[in-house]
Amino acid sequence: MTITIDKSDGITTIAINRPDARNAVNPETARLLYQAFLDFEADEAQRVAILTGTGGYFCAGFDLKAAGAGDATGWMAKVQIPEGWDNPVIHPIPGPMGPSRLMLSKPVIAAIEGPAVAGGMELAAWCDMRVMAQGAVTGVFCRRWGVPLIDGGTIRLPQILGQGRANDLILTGRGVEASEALSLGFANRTCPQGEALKVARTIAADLIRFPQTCMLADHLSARMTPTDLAAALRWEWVSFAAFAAEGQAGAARFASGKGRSGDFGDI
Ligand SMILES: CC(C)(COP(=O)([O-])OP(=O)(O)OC[C@H]1O[C@@H](n2cnc3c(N)ncnc32)[C@H](O)[C@@H]1OP(=O)(O)O)[C@@H](O)C(=O)NCCC(=O)NCCSC(=O)C[C@@H](O)C[N+](C)(C)C
Repeated sequence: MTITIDKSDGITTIAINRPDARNAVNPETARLLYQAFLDFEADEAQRVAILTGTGGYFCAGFDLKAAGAGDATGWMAKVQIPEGWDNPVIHPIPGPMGPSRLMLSKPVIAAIEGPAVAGGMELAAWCDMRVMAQGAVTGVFCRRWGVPLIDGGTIRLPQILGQGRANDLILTGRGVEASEALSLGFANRTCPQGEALKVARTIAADLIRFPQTCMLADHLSARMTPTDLAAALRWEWVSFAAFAAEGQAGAARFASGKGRSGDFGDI
């Protein structure tokens, strides 16, 4: 299985399990993650979820090798606006990274070791809180491949960081380590390397001790920002459909091993 699921003491821990690919998410993994979070939402015995990755990596984003495989007939070149988009509260299909279009009622905490980049950063931003271990890095690394953020990053990063800080990260695609992520407000907690899951579990256990109805109601209210999330998510997708060919070419470049050193001059 490309994900693992553990349920104990009301805490569901869902881990992406493709360490050889730095836990990049391929379409099958996206489906499994989406279903795992739907199951978590439906299971009344489960109160808090933790999203993490195995092997000391959170997630390297979308699987660029899967995306770049073949030619212009690859996954990204076939992007279309899904039917039923007008009501994305619980979208009928997974986002490319899995659960990014789900609005869960219960809290989700990201436990981040190693890279949480590109779509991995978007998954972390989808979570309600983020614990980053020393040595973890986040950033919009997909900038270099011409692959846009379409798992909520363009909406959630400004919400979490503020527009100016989000602009810096979205435009430059630079890497941000745990201590800077804490000062920017992306990380809620930092911890020594190897302890992100332990810290996330401690937070989760604390949340479970509270009366749940009130906590969940406040959690819901806190997400009611003036932003029209539905419109913003739709715009992300429309934009991606327009620029998918560039991302397809970038993914092929990644898969071929070119451009990893930071020289993007031939794009
Ligand atoms: C994560 C990373 C910093 C880790 O560095 P490392 O030095 O620890 O590891 P590595 O040697 O670079 O990679 C180890 C293995 O992991 C693979 N790998 C790493 N990232 C991958 C990826 N995203 N897809 C497929 N394989 C990936 C590498 O190809 C390699 O495979 P190999 O051993 O067979 O050569 C480095 O691998 C890296 O920069 N990876 C690329 C990250 C990146 O730019 N991701 C962008 C994905 S696009 C995206 O996620 C945006 C999203 O919204 C997209 N979409 C719209 C389609 C949903």
